[in-house]
Amino acid sequence: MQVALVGITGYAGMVLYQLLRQHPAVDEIHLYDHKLIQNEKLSEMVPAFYSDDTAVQPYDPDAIMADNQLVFFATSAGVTSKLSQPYIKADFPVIDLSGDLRLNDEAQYQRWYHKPSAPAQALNQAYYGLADFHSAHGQNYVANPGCYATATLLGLAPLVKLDLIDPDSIIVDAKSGTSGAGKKPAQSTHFTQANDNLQIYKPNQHQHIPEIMLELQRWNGDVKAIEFMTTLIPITRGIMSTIYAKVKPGVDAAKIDEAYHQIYDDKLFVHYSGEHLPDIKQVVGTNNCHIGVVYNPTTHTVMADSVIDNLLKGAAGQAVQNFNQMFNYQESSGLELQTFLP
Ligand SMILES: NC(=O)C1=CN([C@@H]2O[C@H](COP(=O)(O)OP(=O)(O)OC[C@H]3O[C@@H](n4cnc5c(N)ncnc54)[C@H](OP(=O)(O)O)[C@@H]3O)[C@@H](O)[C@H]2O)C=CC1
Ligand SMILES: CC(=O)N[C@@H](CCC(=O)OP(=O)(O)O)C(=O)O
Repeated sequence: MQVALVGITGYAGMVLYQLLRQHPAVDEIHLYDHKLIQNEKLSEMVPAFYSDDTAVQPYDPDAIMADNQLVFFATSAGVTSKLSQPYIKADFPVIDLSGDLRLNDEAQYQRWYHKPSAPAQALNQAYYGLADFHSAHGQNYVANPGCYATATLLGLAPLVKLDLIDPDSIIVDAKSGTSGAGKKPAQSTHFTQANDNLQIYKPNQHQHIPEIMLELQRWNGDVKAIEFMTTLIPITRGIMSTIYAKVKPGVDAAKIDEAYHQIYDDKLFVHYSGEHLPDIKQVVGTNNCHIGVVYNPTTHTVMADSVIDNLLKGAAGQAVQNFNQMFNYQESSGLELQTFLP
């Protein structure tokens, strides 16, 4: 299997390349970069790959489709909205890590991403690949979910799918490390500003709200809106999504526990730990999502704590899960990873 990767100079692209290099079904990885006019060595473009002289080639969709069986885009928002067309036209397999084709409406994309959208026909052809819940097998254009969206949806799924909570009561307090913001420095990610600090950002305006809503509504049409807040925390990798909701009458701790077991006991990458509340470090370096849940009978409130590594489960790891599903490879291929310790 030959695969193409666009975006090797970015955080998600680098991590994806590391995973693909270890994937048993991947024979060759061809790298493409939009700034090049001739080939350059990877070792010269990305110092972390100092001993890898793989050629990075200028971006060329015809060459990509001729020399590969699939292309991964680990590119900034606003890129695949412009570049997706030839692949969609040719039914050529794509896994897109950006948010450009996750929504199904042009106006929604423009509202939340503040950029021109991909054409409606492209949005409609794309498939939202929340890999632990549905298989990308048979799909050609997979829109890989956002990092916050993944942690939040996995945390909420049993409560929403099994109709255990008041659908108007969902509040999400999500926290992310700075690598979630990509490699381009910003005022909020400047060391002096991010270190020893917590910063709430994009209040009620985060671009993952609409993709979370789309999936929640596929699961349970009664969910009309959520409260969703994001905070930048001074760590490099990891997301914790802390979710609160009021339970429906008759729902208690035992029913909630049963629901999480029912949904997750057979899932390889999602680990439900009951009332043991996971921390971010236990998933960093892996493609796992760990979820702990506590119920407060005094306030009838359930709290779910869902943690992932934003660059793995929230990006490159889930992209490999989708890749494995598309080509019927083993679920764990390329994803046998170990937590960074200590
Ligand atoms: N970081 C994370 O935790 C997550 C990121 N994502 C999404 O994945 C994508 C990549 O994220 P991340 O790696 O963090 O971002 P980075 O900013 O670190 O990297 C972006 C990559 O896109 C490339 N790029 C920029 N413009 C173009 C263009 N016009 N044509 C081709 N390539 C281009 C950049 O190249 P150059 O070297 O020229 O800048 C770089 O390689 C984004 O859409 C992001 O939203 C999704 C989930 C989690
Ligand atoms: C810490 C931080 O800034 N995180 C980013 C998440 C980026 C991401 O995953 O966004 P896409 O939807 O474009 O893929 C953010 O909140 O915008």
